[in-house]
Order: sequence, then structure tokens, then C-alpha cells
Amino acid sequence: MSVGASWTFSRMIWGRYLTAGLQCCRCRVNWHVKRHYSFLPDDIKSLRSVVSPDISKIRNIGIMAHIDAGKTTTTERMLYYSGYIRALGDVDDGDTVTDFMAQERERGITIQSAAVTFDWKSHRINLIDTPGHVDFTLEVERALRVLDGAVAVFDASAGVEAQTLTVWRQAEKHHVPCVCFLNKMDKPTANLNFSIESIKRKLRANPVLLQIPVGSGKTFSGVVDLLTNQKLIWRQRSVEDDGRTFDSKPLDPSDDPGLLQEVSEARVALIEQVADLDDEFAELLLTDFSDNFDAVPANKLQEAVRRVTLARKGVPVLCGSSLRNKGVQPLLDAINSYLPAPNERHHDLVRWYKDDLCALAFKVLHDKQRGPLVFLRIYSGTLKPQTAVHNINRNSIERMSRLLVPFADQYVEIPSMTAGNIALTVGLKQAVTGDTIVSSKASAAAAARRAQKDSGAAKKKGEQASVILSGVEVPDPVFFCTIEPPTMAKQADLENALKCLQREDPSLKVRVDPDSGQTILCGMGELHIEIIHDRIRREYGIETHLGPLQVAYRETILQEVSTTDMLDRTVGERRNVVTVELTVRPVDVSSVGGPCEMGFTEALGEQLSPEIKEAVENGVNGSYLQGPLLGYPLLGVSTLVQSVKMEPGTSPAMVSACSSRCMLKALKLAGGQVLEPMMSLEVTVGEEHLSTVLGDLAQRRGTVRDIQSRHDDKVLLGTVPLAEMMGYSTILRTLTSGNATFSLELDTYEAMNPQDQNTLLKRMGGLM
Ligand SMILES: Nc1nc2c(ncn2[C@@H]2O[C@H](COP(=O)(O)OP(=O)(O)OP(=O)(O)O)[C@@H](O)[C@H]2O)c(=O)[nH]1
Repeated sequence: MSVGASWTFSRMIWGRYLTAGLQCCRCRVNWHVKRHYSFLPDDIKSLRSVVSPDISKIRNIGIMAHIDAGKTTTTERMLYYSGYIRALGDVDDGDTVTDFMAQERERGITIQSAAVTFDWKSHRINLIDTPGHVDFTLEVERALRVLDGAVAVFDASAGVEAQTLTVWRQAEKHHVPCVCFLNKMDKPTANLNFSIESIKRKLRANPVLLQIPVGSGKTFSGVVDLLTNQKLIWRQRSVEDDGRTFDSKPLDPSDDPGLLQEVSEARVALIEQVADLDDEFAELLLTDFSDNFDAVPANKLQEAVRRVTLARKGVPVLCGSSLRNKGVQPLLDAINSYLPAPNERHHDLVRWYKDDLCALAFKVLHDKQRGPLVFLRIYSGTLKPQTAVHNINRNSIERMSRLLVPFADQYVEIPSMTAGNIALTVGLKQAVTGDTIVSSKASAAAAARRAQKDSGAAKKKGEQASVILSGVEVPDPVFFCTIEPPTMAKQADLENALKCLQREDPSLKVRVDPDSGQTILCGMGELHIEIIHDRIRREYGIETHLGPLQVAYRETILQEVSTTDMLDRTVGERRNVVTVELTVRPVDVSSVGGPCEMGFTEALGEQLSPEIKEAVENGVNGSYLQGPLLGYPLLGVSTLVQSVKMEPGTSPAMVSACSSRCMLKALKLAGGQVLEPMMSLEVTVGEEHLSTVLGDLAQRRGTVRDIQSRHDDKVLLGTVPLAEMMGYSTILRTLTSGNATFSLELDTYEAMNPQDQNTLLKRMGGLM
């Protein structure tokens, strides 16, 4: 992103979408009661007019899905219907608000999550459009970490796709309630029942269908709302019809009998399903409406669906076609009606801060002129510009100069921001993704005291209760390659560019090879590294050369080994003597691929001081970073430290060094095994090309798990070693004349067979 440029209000995009100082449009529509509306104002709203409602009317939501399901197209419609943009952008024309990076516009895909704020029916919606490509999964992870609800978008002709599963699991991990939007209902192959079934089967979720589509494929014209029995029809009056206006009227007996029957059955099924999931509603039904479900009031049903959604017992399902401008307004209503307000979510340790500021930094953008812009989710208290804040993770105090509301790559300055919101700050130079920001050291200490008091007996004496919010999990990179500047004179510029990019994107890792001195880029996939390479060229003006892409293997050990090591070293006047005894063992094969662990025997744990314990832990954990075979990080190793003996005066640094040496010895004796990343692969291909794709996969050491039918296509599910998948997108395109799509995702790490391992060892040792 050209962040520098984003501050220039005269940019084309600003001209098209926003005009500073525009008056706010107060014209709103209630599509449940009125008929035939036209509501877009003559002019667009200014961001300054975004309502600042009570916390109960704030929605922090993310839009997530498999690649190309229609997240960006849907977001664009939301901004348009809520009155914040003047014209509808198109992903295929590269002019949407949220895909503002040059690479996003050129490729028609989302790469980084973009935050926008707008209002809908007196609710303030802070929305993050996330990428669908697996290489940018960290963007989804950090958004879900701070959001309260999510809209999962599906291509209604494909149902649940590979990446939908991943993002769904991420949402579950963070206990984020969801609403499903079955998009692309205009496609001839769109299929409501198929999509609902795949949500049940693949996501193991409980879809609660709230609408029935009217028409199908090209004749898809709207939906019937099962709560109100209202028929919402978008009559396309011309090709340019933007879907702002639609008819809303109750179903009546003159409607198509098939539709009437379908709606009637679906409403009864909905009422029964909700009664099964919500006791309060079940009781109401039994007492007042047991023999007349038709009389169940829409508001009672809606309240029950809300409780079901918040309790994550079911997910409301709506349908539409964002590209054809149908069904997006009811989706916005559903966000307000069913997704939680910030105060309805449980954020454990936040309560200890009471009304003091407590916020999580979840994203950093680098602005060449203004330095880092840090996105904060505020959990409690109020954020104000020109104030000092305390970063607990960095143990530093920093001054925040300005406070902004994001609208993709445009920002509006604001005087303060309250709990439950998302804000962008200028001036925080040290904060990185995952840091907890509070008002002062004293407020952190006060929160710690409250926490200590609350958890009282549960904590051992001297053990501090944590008042740090859990950070953002950063996935391990699977690919790496060398990167070189055009001349040595540019090395410092390249280092600076990489430092800035890493700050923005913690899934990008940079290290220097100790033997060759070369800079190594480690990333999540081919596309990730390609985009980084491109950004260095465009944003930092450095033409770099990338070495061949290599797979980031892992190592583990084969057997249990106990060993002892002794270190006797005099530094200055001080003699350091320490002996460490420990055992390493491979963790059960089924959990190989899991992280390494370490511990002390109970007696030793009680005997060692916290300082020495920390020194031993540093030594042991440090040796997990480089395996003895090829220097790749270790996985699936468990270490038990049995004894640490030292002469008085021995420094912790020496204890650490001795532990690390002892580990190296043990790991070498335990025998090494290379683990290779195995990817789960999903290829959607026309039947005529299936055998070609299967044949190619066999040559890549791939295993096919299942072949499913999806309309005229076949969906092939399998696993394949990452090492065999370099350049697969180009190859697949050639093999199928462009009639296939695929997605690849890290599944597990598997032990390499001895023959392949030997070949790799020889290659890495320069013998081949
Ligand atoms: N037929 C049809 N196509 C749609 C619809 N919505 C989006 N598309 C098309 O689907 C493609 C992908 O749309 P996007 O909005 O970029 O999808 P996305 O989920 O944001 O994609 P990524 O962020 O790259 O994962 C584009 O070509 C859109 O024009 C729809 O309702 N019907």
C-alpha cells in the first residue's frame, strides 16, 4: 500500500468515494414496513457522520471465506447501501474500496485485511474484509482475534470449500458467532440445499435458514424472509440497476403455490429448530402458540435466533447475489440483529482494568511519512490523542499523537474513541501485533492486584496473575529463499524495507544465514513471497533478486536419550562450574508435528530459583530452533531436566550455555529425522481433465483421499508433499487449459522416507 499517498485527500479514490465535509444523510429505510424504497442520498456521507452509538449498537465484524466467494464484492455493496460511497466498485475492474493495494487491484484478490467503518440503521459497523487465499491466513487470524462476530460468505454453487473450513476453525477457536451468506445465487449451478448440507456435513455447524430464495440462477430475484413472511424483490429495471430499491410485501395467496408451500414448510422447520435450541422460545411456543405456529411474532423468533447465534448453537443463513445487487440490505440487518455487541462477548481479564484503558494492537501499517500506524481494538476505557500509553509487552511508555478512524486506505482524525471500537493510532513506534496497551504502568499494576485478589488461592505465592491479553498466533512459514539487493550499497535500504514489512506482517520471517551471510526470507507460500518481492520493488524502490524457493523442513529425534554435560569456565576473576543432566525423548508419533516441550522433575522445579530456571529454559528452548541434521527447527521433542548442579557464583548465562550444550549432545545421540510439510490439496476440475490431474498428482508423491462431484466438476481431495508443489498453479493451468482451481494448505509434518531423506541430505550438503 502506498500509505504516504493515502493521506492525500485529493487522490482519485477519495474523489470518487468520499468528499471531506459532506453533510451526513439522515435518510434511512426500514425495509420491513415500507414499500418500494429509494433511499440513496444525492450525496454521500462523510465518515465524520458515522454514528457513535451506545456500545450495544456497535458491531465489530469480519467477512471471511474461501478465495473468490465474494467478500470484497459484498463489502462494497454494504458501503454503497449505507451511503458511504458514490459508485459501486468492481473486483474485476480493480476499483473496490477495500482492495486498495496495487497488487490487489491488479490481481483481483484481497491480500491484506482492510478495515472500514460505517453505520446502518443507527448501528456503527466496524468491518474487516479479510483475504481468502491461504498464504494470507494470518490476516484472518488477527482479525478474528479482535472481532466480535463474522459473516461467512459462500459461493452457493460450491458450498463449503477448502479455505472456508480453515477460517471456520479459526472463528471457532476465538468463539466468534457467525452469520452465513450464500452468495452467487444468480449462478445457474447455485443450490441452496446443497450449500446447507455442506455446512452441516463439512463444518459440523447447525445452519438456521432464515430466507427462501425467489427464482434460481438468472431468474433469482429476491428472498422471502421466514421470520416476517415478507417477500423482498429486487426488480432489475435496467442493466445499471444498483439494487438500492426493492419491493417488500407480505406473501399473499396469489403468489406461486410452490413458493407458498416451500415457505410454509421452511417456517415451521425454522420454528421447531429454534425451539429445540432455545428453552425460552420453546416455553413460549408451548404455552402460547402450540397449535398455531403462524401466529408466532417475528420479533420473538428474531430474539430467539439471536440467543441461538450468540450461544453458537446455530448459524443464521441468508442468501443473495452481491454482484447482481440482491440480498445485501437484509444481510446488513442480520449483522445488527444477530451478531453480538462488544459488551455481549466475554473478554476474561479485561474486567480487571475496570474503566481504565485496555487495548490490543492487532495490526501495524508502515507509513513512510508518519511512521507506524497501529490498529487497536479497545476493550475498556477511552483512547485519546496526545496522551502517553504503556505497552506491557515491551515495558515501554509511548506517546500517541493522533487517533484515526479507518476507511480502507483513508483515515479521518477523531478526538477520542471509546471501549468496544477499533481505532488507528499514530505515534506508537514500538508496538507490534499482539501487544497489550494500557494507560499507565500504575493501571497495569492495579489490574494485576485485582486479578491476584480474584484468583487468590489459585495462584502460588510470588506467581503474578497475567494482565496481558493473549496475542495473535503467527503461523510458521513453510517456504524460504535468499534475497539479494542489486548492489551492496542497497543492503541497508533492503534491511530497512524488510524491517518495515516484517512489522506489518509477522508471518514474514527474515534471518541471516550464519554460514553464507545471505539474507533469507521465510514466508507462507509462493504467492506470499512473490507479493513481498513486488512490494519491495514498488514501495521501497529496490530491485531485488530472489534465490530459488526452498521448503522449510522440520526435524525430530528417533529415540530417548539421557545425557550429562559439565561446563567449567573462568570469566575474569569468576569461576563458573555447572553440570546439567537431562533426557530428551520423541513425543508419541501421532503428535509429531506438535511443538516441543520442556519441564523439570518435581523436586528440581522446587529447588531451583526462578532465575536459574529461566536460564535453563532459555538454553533448552534455544536448542529447539536448530536441529542437528540440517539445522531446521525441531518438532515433537520433549525434554525433562533432572539435575542442575553449580558452584556458588556461577552466572545464569553459563547455566544457559551448559543447558544448550547438553541439549546439542543429547539431540545428536538421539538420531535425527527430517519431517516434511504435507499439504492438503483440493482441486476443482472439469471431468474431462480429471485423469490428467490424477496422473500428475501421482508423480508428485500425492495421495488421493476422495473425489467428489460438484455439478459438472470433480473435486479432488488429497495430500501431497509441499516440495513437489512448486509452480503448481502454472502447471495446473497448462494441464487443464485453465479449467481448474486449487487450494493448498499445511496439513501436517511427516517423517521423510530414508531414501528421500538421504537425497535431501546430499543435496543440502552440496554433494548433488
Ligand atoms: N456470479 C456472481 N459472481 C460474483 C458474485 N459476487 C462476486 N462475484 C465474482 O466473484 C469474483 C470474486 O469476488 P470477490 O468479491 O473478489 O471475492 P473475494 O471473496 O473477496 O476474493 P478474495 O478476497 O480474493 O478471496 C469476482 O469476479 C466477482 O465479480 C455474485 O453474487 N455472483
